[in-house]
Amino acid sequence: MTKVALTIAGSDSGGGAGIQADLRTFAFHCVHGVSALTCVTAQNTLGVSAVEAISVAMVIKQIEAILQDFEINAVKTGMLLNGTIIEAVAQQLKQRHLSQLVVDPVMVSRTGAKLLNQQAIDSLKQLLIPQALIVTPNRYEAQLLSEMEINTIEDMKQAANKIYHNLRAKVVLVKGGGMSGSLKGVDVWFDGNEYELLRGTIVDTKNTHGTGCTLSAAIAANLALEKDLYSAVQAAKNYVTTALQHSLNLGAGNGPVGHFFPLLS
Ligand SMILES: Nc1ncnc2c1ncn2[C@@H]1O[C@H](COP(=O)(O)OP(=O)(O)O)[C@@H](O)[C@H]1O
Ligand SMILES: Cc1ncc(COP(=O)(O)O)c(N)n1
Repeated sequence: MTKVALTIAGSDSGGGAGIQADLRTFAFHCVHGVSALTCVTAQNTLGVSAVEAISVAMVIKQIEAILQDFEINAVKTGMLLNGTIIEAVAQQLKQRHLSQLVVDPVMVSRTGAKLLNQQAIDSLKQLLIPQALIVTPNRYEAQLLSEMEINTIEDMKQAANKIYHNLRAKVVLVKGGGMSGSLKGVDVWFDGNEYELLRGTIVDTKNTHGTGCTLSAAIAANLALEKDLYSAVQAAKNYVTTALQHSLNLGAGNGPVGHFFPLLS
């Protein structure tokens, strides 16, 4: 039986991140992707020039339409933009007991654009992250969520521990794409008992647009395919590393990671 994964996220007109990356990732895992769009960004490889929210009523309608008709095997959230959308999404997910939930706490793009209003961070912390099976902050987001600076692996572990205890996500994965030197690409997993370091090959490329979206979508796809959480994260990490190795040199800025590798060999 074909598995179905839901992404609740924003549109990236440049096609590298957001809902476009999520649906592409689901497709390359042979998982049918359904989507609830939260906002539209005017964006390319150089940055975000405009953002417009979808109305909360329409976000809810999309989720309702999907849940009325499909059995959903896993969900990921990406760019949610504001507190009102987060509240509505959190309420929908709670009501429907959608527990295979990956929360990518998207707050800022790699090019530095703010993707979440300041006041929405509290709603994310209080309403959404506690429902997550796994939350996947990057360095910057982990700093905001843990209220500490992150420069070393020890800092990543401490931040993961703080986020786990303060925000009650079941597993925290602090991603290392924003770290420097040999720490780039090392992700820290904390499940309340064990820390695990997930080390990928460091890929020397500027074309990293969409790494975080791709990782969280690949975790959701692998959960939909009935992998256990740790195996899903390992498989997703391998997928992102390969996508970085096949990243696309498009546009004048940070090009997108490449998903076509299964078709290229
Ligand atoms: N240059 C790189 N080489 C190898 N892995 C990377 C590189 N950049 C990012 N990653 C990996 O991509 C995934 C997404 O992380 P990150 O880039 O930190 O997220 P975000 O896009 O949310 O900022 C993580 O598994 C991270 O380790
Ligand atoms: C619509 C949308 N969602 C998420 C991101 C973050 O992606 P990245 O961290 O790779 O810039 C983005 N730039 N745009």
